[in-house]
Amino acid sequence: MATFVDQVTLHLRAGHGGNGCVSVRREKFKPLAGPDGGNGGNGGDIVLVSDPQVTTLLGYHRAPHRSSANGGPGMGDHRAGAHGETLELPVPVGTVVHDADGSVLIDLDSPGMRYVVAPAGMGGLGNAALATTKRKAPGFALLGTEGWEGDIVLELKTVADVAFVGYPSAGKSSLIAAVSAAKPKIADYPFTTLHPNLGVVQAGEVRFTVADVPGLIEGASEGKGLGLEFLRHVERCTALLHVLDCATLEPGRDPISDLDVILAELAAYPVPDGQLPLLDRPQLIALNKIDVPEARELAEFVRPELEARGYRVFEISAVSREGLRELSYALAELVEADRAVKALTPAAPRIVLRPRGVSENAFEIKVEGGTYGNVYRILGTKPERWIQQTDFTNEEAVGFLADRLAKIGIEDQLFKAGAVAGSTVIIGPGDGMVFDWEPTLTSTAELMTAPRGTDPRLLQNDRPTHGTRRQTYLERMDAKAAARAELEAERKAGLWRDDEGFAIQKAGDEEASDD
Ligand SMILES: Nc1nc2c(ncn2[C@@H]2O[C@H](COP(=O)(O)OP(=O)(O)OP(=O)(O)O)[C@@H](O)[C@H]2O)c(=O)[nH]1
Ligand SMILES: [Mg+2]
Repeated sequence: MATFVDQVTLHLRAGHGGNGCVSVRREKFKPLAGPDGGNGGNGGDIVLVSDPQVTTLLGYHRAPHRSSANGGPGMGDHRAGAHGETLELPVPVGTVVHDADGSVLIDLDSPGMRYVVAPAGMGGLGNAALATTKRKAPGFALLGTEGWEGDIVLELKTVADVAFVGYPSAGKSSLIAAVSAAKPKIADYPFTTLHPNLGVVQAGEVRFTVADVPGLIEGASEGKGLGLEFLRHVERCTALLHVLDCATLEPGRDPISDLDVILAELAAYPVPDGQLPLLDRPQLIALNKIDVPEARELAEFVRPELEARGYRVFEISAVSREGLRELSYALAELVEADRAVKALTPAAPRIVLRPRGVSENAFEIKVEGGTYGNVYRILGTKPERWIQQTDFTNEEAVGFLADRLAKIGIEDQLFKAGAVAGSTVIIGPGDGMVFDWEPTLTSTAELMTAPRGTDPRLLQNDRPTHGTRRQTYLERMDAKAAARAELEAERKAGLWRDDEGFAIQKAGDEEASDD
């Protein structure tokens, strides 16, 4: 069975950056000739590209796990690591990208749009790049950062100018086949069409696209039949064409009541914000199957009533092709009128959605209560990235991290938030990286905590004074003297004997001599 997939969840993992390299150049007679560790390469981004050649999300349904290449590590002799290759995922035009929470990231509604859906990790700098006049031979390099990893949802919303709606077997697919080059499946059982068919119609100078959707029945809005699910594909259409079956033999059905049912169902369809409700769009009526004599009679009979309700009505036959020309020209007129209006109204400013990394420099400090007093959590793109880049087994690297953090003013903000030396600081969400805060000397925090000319660390002095040292010495001596006296007393009382049971005469003299 052919499957049609119009919604898939992709599990993406963008490549991580390569680590920077620590290396020292060696030359004859000059074993330490300066740092020459190369930078790590960046990972490959994962990019969605809207491609008119692609019509289905089926490939992603079958293989939803996609990952891009990692960056290579830097090497000695200034050799940089290779960059990971960008992974391009072609998707059909009309694909809407949602994040895992369901909010729209971008709508790829025109061909050739590119969207970096999973940014890759950055390569770490090697020690050559970290060298400065003050730090001539860094003994550390930065680590590569992780690429973005997570789920996104792709939803396909076909883009067509005109949507054909109607009961099952009304002849929607037959009509598409008759007016365009599309070859949809046509059969005389309901719900032949399981996914929308697209066709391109050329009417004179005007070229437009049409789509049919699976047949609608009463209660479709509550999920009967194939439900209203598929109406998302007509959300973007300019106009609707009601295809009414005039040759149905089903009891209780006639073109007028069919139309009323469809209208009620369409009214129940919730269009997304900012879009015209389906029934507010221009609509035409096609009375189909007039090649059947009874159908032609019925069509002629109901036509005045439909016209009285304000519709333009066309009597057609998808089989004998009668009336198709007029119908396609009428549809072309609607499409053209709409295009003219859109050309006049200046295009609404394109909303650029930048989901991640809006303000690079910003960080925020959140104060959270913990078991052992307040915990200060630092959140922000840069600090979080810096943590990833730091090799915590390397003291120099940790020092470099501290300098970086101080530079963007984190120390001052921590102080303002009420942190003191020894407070717990966490960088990043969740478990993050936990520190005990040690303010550096140069920070304003330091200057503000202490009066001018003092250093709070000098005040925090727990070295024993001469007096206390003497005191503890005397106490120790007294204790020793007491112990000796006790030992003597026990010896006199005859409590100390050797293995044969004789009293020990000369014991403890050696211990006593070291006083
Ligand atoms: N006589 C006659 N039969 C038609 C005409 N149009 C469609 N049919 C027949 O009606 C039946 C259903 O046609 P489809 O085009 O599959 O109908 P549909 O509206 O796409 O149906 P679903 O996909 O099930 O919603 C087929 O057997 C067609 O041959 C027509 O103009 N005249
Ligand atoms: Mg069909």
